[in-house]
Amino acid sequence: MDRQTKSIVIKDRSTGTPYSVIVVFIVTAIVSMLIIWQVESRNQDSRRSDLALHAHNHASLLETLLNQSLSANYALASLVRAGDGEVQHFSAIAAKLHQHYPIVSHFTLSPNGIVSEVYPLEGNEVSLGFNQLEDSIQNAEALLAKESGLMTLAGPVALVQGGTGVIGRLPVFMDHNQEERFWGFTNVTLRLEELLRIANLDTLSNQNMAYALWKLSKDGAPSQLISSNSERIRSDSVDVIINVPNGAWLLKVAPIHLIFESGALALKLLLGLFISSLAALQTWLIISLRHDRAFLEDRVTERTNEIYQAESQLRATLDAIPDLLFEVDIKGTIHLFHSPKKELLLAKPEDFIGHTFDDFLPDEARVICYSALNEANEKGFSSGKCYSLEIDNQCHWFELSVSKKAASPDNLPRFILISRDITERKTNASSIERLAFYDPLTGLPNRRLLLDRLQQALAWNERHETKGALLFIDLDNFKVINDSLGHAVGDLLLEKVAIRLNAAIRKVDTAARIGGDEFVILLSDLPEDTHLTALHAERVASKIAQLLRNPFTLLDNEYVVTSSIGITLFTSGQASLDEVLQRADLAMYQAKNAGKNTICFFDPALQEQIDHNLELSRGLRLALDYNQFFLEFQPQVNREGALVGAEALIRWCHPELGLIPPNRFIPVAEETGLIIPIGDWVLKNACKQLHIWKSHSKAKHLTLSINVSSRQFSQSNFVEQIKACLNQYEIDPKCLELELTESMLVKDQNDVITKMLELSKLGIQISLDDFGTGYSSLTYLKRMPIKQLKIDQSFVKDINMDLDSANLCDAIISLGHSLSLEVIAEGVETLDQFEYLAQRNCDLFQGYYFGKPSSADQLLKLIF
Ligand SMILES: Nc1nc2c(ncn2[C@@H]2O[C@@H]3COP(=O)(O)O[C@H]4[C@@H](O)[C@H](n5cnc6c(=O)[nH]c(N)nc65)O[C@@H]4COP(=O)(O)O[C@H]3[C@H]2O)c(=O)[nH]1
Repeated sequence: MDRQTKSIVIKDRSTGTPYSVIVVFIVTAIVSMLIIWQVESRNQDSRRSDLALHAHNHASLLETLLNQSLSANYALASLVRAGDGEVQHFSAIAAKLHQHYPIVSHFTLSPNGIVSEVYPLEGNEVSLGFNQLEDSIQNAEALLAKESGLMTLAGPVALVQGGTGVIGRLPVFMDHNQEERFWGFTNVTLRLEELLRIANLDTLSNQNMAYALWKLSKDGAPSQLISSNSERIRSDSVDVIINVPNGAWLLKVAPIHLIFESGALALKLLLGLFISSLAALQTWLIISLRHDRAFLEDRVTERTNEIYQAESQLRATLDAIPDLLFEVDIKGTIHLFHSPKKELLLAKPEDFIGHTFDDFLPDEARVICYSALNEANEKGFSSGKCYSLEIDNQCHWFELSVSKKAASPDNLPRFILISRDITERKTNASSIERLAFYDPLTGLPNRRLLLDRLQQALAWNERHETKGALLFIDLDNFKVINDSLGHAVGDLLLEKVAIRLNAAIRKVDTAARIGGDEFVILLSDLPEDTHLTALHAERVASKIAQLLRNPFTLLDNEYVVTSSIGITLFTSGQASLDEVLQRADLAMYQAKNAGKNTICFFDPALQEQIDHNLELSRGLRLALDYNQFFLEFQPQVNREGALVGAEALIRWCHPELGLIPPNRFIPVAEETGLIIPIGDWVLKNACKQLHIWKSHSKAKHLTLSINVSSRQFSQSNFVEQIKACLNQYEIDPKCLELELTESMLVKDQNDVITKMLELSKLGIQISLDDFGTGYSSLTYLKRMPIKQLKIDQSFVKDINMDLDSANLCDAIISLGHSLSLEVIAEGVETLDQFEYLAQRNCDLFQGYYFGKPSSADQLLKLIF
């Protein structure tokens, strides 16, 4: 049958079994009964003929005994006739007769029916004179004999001399004048007991036979029971008529009804039933066995089919697996093999079986295969081990998966080894790796790989107590070349730079491109001595600078490229990866600041500042939560010296570092974004202060200006925040001034102007802080709703010494006034400065001359 189409037909053989068993039981029971019946019939017949034989034998014996014994009457009758009625010497003759008839009890002569002679006399004396014709018991049979003239058997009767006997009575007739005249009787008497004894009737009992000896009446009916060995004779008796003189006896012989006979029949019936049951059982067993056999056949078919299915499934699965599959033992001997890709084989498939890896694989691959086998032998499974093979001049990569097969303890362990061709994956992985870790333009490691190598270098330093150096290289005039000659040429230059960098370093070092024209060289495994390390790093940097200075030929022209190189040395545990990179970067900027084409080592002072900033940023995060900020207020006065307002200046009281000036922490807050919550805090506290002043009649006119950082101002909801604060503290918007710096106005002017217009609509005043230090432009001054210009204190400081500063202050005041803006000078420390500015019509003044930043209470003392 076809494997695919093979199906199982399992017949239902469960029905029919009980019927067959019942039929077999019934048929067997019937046959058994018939056999028993037949056997019983035969037994019956045989017993019956046996009975008949016994009955006839005993009847015949009785008849013979009687006839023979009673025939003695004829002898006696002859004697009577011969003696003409007289018998001489009767006793002697009778004695002689007795010898011939030993079973006769006694002989009697009864002339006219009266006993006159008896032999033997002894014991029978009493019978003498007994009249047979007149005895009421015997007279009927005596008369019968007389009248019939035939010998007649009388009895059994009770004899007068005692006991029971039968009497053969022969009537004797004498010729008298030619006339027959009755003389009397000759009698032969037999003791019944003796007769029966000799007739052996008792032996029937031994034959399990019952008998009954009856005397029959004239009409043939039993009239007197003579003898019997059983109370009841069965109706199926064998009856034999015994002809006795002038009468008949009947001998009935029947089997004695024995219990065991019916028991035997019942036993036979039971045996029949038992045999029937056995036959039925056998039938059931045969049917069951057949059924079981058929069931087993079905199961075998079913299992075979399943095995076929599983096998074809396995075969299809194996065919679908594009891998090489081997079954091998621990010695590498190949026992089974499967491969849909014949092109990946190092030998013909048939050559694999029975051979080991040693016969096909090169050393390296073989070692890996055995190591995978050993691993699988120990752990049950091995995966991920890879090896490569040269097939048709191409390098192919294979990955091994090995699993240990369950085996009996006597056998060597076997393994399923799958070898997967991962060449494509390897190629893809390496291109992905290239993309992920290498700069596509120059082929140099990118920033990620550099950091990885730096990490390894730090670890190496820690283990081997060595040092490393990082060189940050920036091409000084790359931008000019790129912009003037185009990006393609710029790219070409970068590629050539990369080649020269690689040429300048050892194999253990790394040259990376981390962006634009920025390259980094990682020098690892340098001596522990800092001086020597610095010397080596400086030498490499000089070599690189020199190599780069050699002209590059780009578009047939030669270009000289200079570079700024920053160097930092590192050991393990001192700094993080980013920090090391940052230090080299800083050093590079130092080199740039030093006039380019220079090599600079990282300045620890710079780093200290960075570290300090870092610490400040950590502290700033906690400062708000721990309420470490407070505001001071610096007075602002008019030309008359009257207090018109104040500038709110934030103060940070650090628990360990003490009072930290805003110039130190505000830039850090701006850089970290913390300026937003801090600015919010300042706004709220300034508004709170204005709210307090509102209740003082002499202070309610005071304005309060606050510094707003660029980041704070560029928040999309900045205006809403101001509005909410005004509402919350119910203050006059005119009293609140926002100080913005010039630099804030340059970026995203539309957004700045929109916000400024919204704020001025609210009534908020805007002041331009540090005016004169930035890119002041008349255009935006005109377009923006600014109320005030604040002259930067650096100009005020030198106003009396430096003409330029004085001129600048003059110009700012004139400009402000020409634009109808209020002008305020900050940093006024002396009377001369105040007078100069006042003469120039500066409107307001702020500076130590009028008061240093102080608490709100201190400030109000200036009024009261
Ligand atoms: N030598 C001298 N200095 C004078 C004189 N008069 C005023 N000053 C100082 O000049 C600075 C004026 O503030 P700024 O220009 O806005 O410059 C501020 C401002 O840019 C920033 N700042 C202060 N508070 C805040 C604030 O709440 N928010 C923001 N964003 N920045 C603030 O920190 C800067 C420095 O603030 P401060 O250290 O408080 O220094 C204040 C003030 O104490 C004087 O006669 N002589």
